Amino acid sequence: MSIGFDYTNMMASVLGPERGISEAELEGLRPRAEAIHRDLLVRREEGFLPFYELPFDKGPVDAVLTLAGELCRQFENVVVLGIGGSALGTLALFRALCPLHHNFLPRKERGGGLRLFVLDNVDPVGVSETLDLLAPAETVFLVISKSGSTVETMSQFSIALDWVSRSVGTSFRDHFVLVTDPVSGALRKLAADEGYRSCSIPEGVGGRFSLFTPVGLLPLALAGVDIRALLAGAASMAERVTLENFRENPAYLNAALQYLAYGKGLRISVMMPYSDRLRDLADWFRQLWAESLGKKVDLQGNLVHVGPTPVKALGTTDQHSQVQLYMEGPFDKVVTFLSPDDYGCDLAIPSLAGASGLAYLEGHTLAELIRCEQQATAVTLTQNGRANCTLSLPAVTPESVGALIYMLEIQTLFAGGLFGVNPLDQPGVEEGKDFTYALMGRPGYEEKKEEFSRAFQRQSRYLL
Ligand SMILES: O=P(O)(O)OC[C@H]1O[C@](O)(CO)[C@@H](O)[C@@H]1O
Repeated sequence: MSIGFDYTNMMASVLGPERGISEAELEGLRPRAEAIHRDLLVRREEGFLPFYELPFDKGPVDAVLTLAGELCRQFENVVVLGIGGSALGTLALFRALCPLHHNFLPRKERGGGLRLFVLDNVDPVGVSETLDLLAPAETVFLVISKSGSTVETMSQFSIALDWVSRSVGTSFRDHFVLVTDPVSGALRKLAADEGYRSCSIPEGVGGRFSLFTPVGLLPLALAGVDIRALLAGAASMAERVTLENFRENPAYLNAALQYLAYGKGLRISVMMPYSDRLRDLADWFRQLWAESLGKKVDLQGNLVHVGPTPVKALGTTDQHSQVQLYMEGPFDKVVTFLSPDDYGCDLAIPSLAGASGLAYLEGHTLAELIRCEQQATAVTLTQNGRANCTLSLPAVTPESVGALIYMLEIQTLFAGGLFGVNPLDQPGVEEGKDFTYALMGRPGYEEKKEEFSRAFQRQSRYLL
């Protein structure tokens, strides 16, 4: 499944030397690129980067499909309880691969799949409104957490347990599947002690790299997505993204371009799908890029405060919102368009009787219009000296999005090497979590609570 990558409008020959990237700059990265490649190979062989192998691991897929078959026979609705990497991939692919009205279709027209809901926030309105839509007896919850302790997910789990138990009584456990670490964490212990059904997230696969594990595969299979095709798409990309020559490897090359652009002050990385179906992929990528590359210290422990800021935009919608800034504002962005060659359906634009000056639209289609708008935006950005590139998919299918996701994961890993940071941790997120635990009264966090009070007082001096 070939993903196209047009990076012409990133290059100095088009943009000029100040913000464009020259051949010499790219070639100058070659020794580092080769060293990073060799390091990745070694770590992969030693088993430290298991997500590389996920598209080829048939065992977990068979287990997921068996469990999905069982659950589909028992339930009508599936609710994912999870956040970050435990939710964003599912949301992105549900939007990409199921019709917008999936949850409103009769079961047969959903290919036998369940209605799918994802609760990734703890806003009481969102949680209660979702539960109000559902009948407990017909609903299964997937509690997805690699750590098994994320406060948002655990709170949702408690609420859902109570909600289901009050309705179905002692059989409440049948309504939950716990997706978590194979050995450690509170959820794994609960699965063992209380006999909940469970699935494992392979060791060494962090949340934001876990879409091809039961984290994404189980909910998507339950919704009726062809997960074998998704993995086949990822597998088809695997050879390209492991080529040592970084000029032939789209993942390495895009990481290199983004890295060099960052060095020229283009520190904001906009992902702009021209496709409603691909719109939430930019949310998934935002976490991947932000948590992996946004770091205070490099691998040697030097203070670096590095990382491109990922931004989401949608074509054509954001042409009438953010694009003014992209065209005329600071020179600090790279725009990556996601563009399907084939939208899978089209609508002809009929004549608008009585409207003057609109006759030119007649005989054209919406697919033509959205394609023209993407090209027009790319050309105008370039004329204004703004870096942009396009990742194109033949069509939005399980195979093509599987390939794209795998490419972006490897791109992120390689970019970690270029930025000199560990792309697999997220220490900055933990600091805020500690204050939340302290405020919610978790034992052992008493000192943190005092620290919070002092800081909060200092920070609340200007109150209107
Ligand atoms: O799967 P878990 O452990 O609940 O974590 C959820 C999310 O929280 C983080 O650990 C921090 O935000 C993410 O990296 C992760 O995807």
